[in-house]
Amino acid sequence: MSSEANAVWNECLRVIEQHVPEQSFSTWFRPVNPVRLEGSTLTIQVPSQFFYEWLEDNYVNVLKLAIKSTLGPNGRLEYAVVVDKGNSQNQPYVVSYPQVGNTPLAKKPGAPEAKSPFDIPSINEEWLMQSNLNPNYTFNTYIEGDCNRLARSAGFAVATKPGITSFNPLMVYGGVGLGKTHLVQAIGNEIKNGPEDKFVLYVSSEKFVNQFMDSIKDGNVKSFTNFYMQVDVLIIDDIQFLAGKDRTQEMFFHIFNHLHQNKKQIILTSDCPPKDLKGLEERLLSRFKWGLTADLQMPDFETRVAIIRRKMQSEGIYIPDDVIEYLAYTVDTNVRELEGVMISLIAHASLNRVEIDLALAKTIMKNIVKDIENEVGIDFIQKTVSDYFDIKTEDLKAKTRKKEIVTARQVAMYFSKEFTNHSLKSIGYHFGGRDHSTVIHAVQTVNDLMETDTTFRNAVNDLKKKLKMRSY
Ligand SMILES: Nc1ncnc2c1ncn2[C@@H]1O[C@H](COP(=O)(O)OP(=O)(O)OP(=O)(O)O)[C@@H](O)[C@H]1O
Repeated sequence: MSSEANAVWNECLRVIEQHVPEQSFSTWFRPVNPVRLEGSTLTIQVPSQFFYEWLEDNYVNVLKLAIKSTLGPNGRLEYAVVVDKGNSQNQPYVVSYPQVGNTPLAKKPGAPEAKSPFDIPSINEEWLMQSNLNPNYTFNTYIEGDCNRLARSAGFAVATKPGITSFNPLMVYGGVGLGKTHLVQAIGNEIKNGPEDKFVLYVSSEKFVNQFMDSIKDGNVKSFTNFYMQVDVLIIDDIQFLAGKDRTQEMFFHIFNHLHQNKKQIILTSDCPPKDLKGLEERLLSRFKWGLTADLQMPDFETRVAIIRRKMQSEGIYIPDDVIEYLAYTVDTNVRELEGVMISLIAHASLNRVEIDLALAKTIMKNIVKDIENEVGIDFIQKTVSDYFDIKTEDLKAKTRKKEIVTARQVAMYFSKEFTNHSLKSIGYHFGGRDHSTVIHAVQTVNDLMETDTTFRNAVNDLKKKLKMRSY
């Protein structure tokens, strides 16, 4: 590896890091090795053909940005793909240097023509430089469920008639990673690609604050304000970040009034409802309530399944149904975490050239999901309880209704509820796909028996001690 290539790639990584979530950054950019620099062409080595395609499909714009800001407007990027000698997993890898652009790489069936990052159409250049909208965030890719129905349909109404519905401002709030950015950018993309020529601008509050601070430092606050007052659709993400920033809030107040009076659309996101936003001026908060406030919840199981299916379909990757269901049952925190697990699973399968199956999914989950790693897990509870009652662990998941097995199963469900963060649905799933109402019934029965049956109570307390001694 040349030290020049290394220095250029490190510079690129610094740019990329600012635009890509941490987990995706370490999954997709850390394994890349810079190979050589010839003129303004940097060659990077990637672990597989799939890896190359993934980078091209998902990170082409950010790669382009990184290369251009490091090597200038004539900068180019070429890939070298590590190939598997003899197609055997035990053989060492050898490196070949197919030049993207000169010798196109074979593509996966149905995949779009592979392109160098520098051949992309100018529309993408535009979103990076101007609207800041990610073209992948559309209504089409945003799965609908009970969790987001109101916000999604309000968003769609706004996208159809920006500025003239009563949903102005539209404020979308919800916990981390539940799809706020995706939804508001989908609105932005819909308007931008619509028949009218609207200037849509997406900006994070953080960026808005920094731009404002810079404009004060450089003495051009007027051009800052003029710029924002020209926008037709202003989308500001994570508005809670304005808390305590009094001067920025004052400036935003004027911009808000100007846009609203001129029937321009304002779209905001926040991590909590307006009433809970601390450190924001009352006059701003009251304006946020003028339009519509809609919340996003964690998608339910069926919606999570649909999100995974859509994501995998769009990547042209097949995952068996039992793996999809396992992921959807187990990751019930937020959609970003769900996507993180999917990405790790795909990357792992690709790097090690193995099929995606339930066993692989379980291994990946162990490394990622905190409560499985740090606390007593359902597997461990099942093993401990079945040993205690001297039955087979599989019986806990089986259909059998023998009394001693039913009791052991109920006790194991009771502890799964007490010791893990799994939802009732997820617990039911780990016990042979039972319903969440079965888990509620089990917990109730164990509580009742503990009150009336001393032997049973002693057994449960005994088991509790064993489980508490365990630390993963
Ligand atoms: N309903 C959905 N359908 C498809 N993808 C979704 C959905 N909800 C969320 N996602 C995906 O989950 C990921 C996280 O979403 P997003 O970044 O929009 O969340 P957020 O609420 O803005 O998070 P933060 O609070 O960190 O800003 C994105 O990749 C997004 O595409």
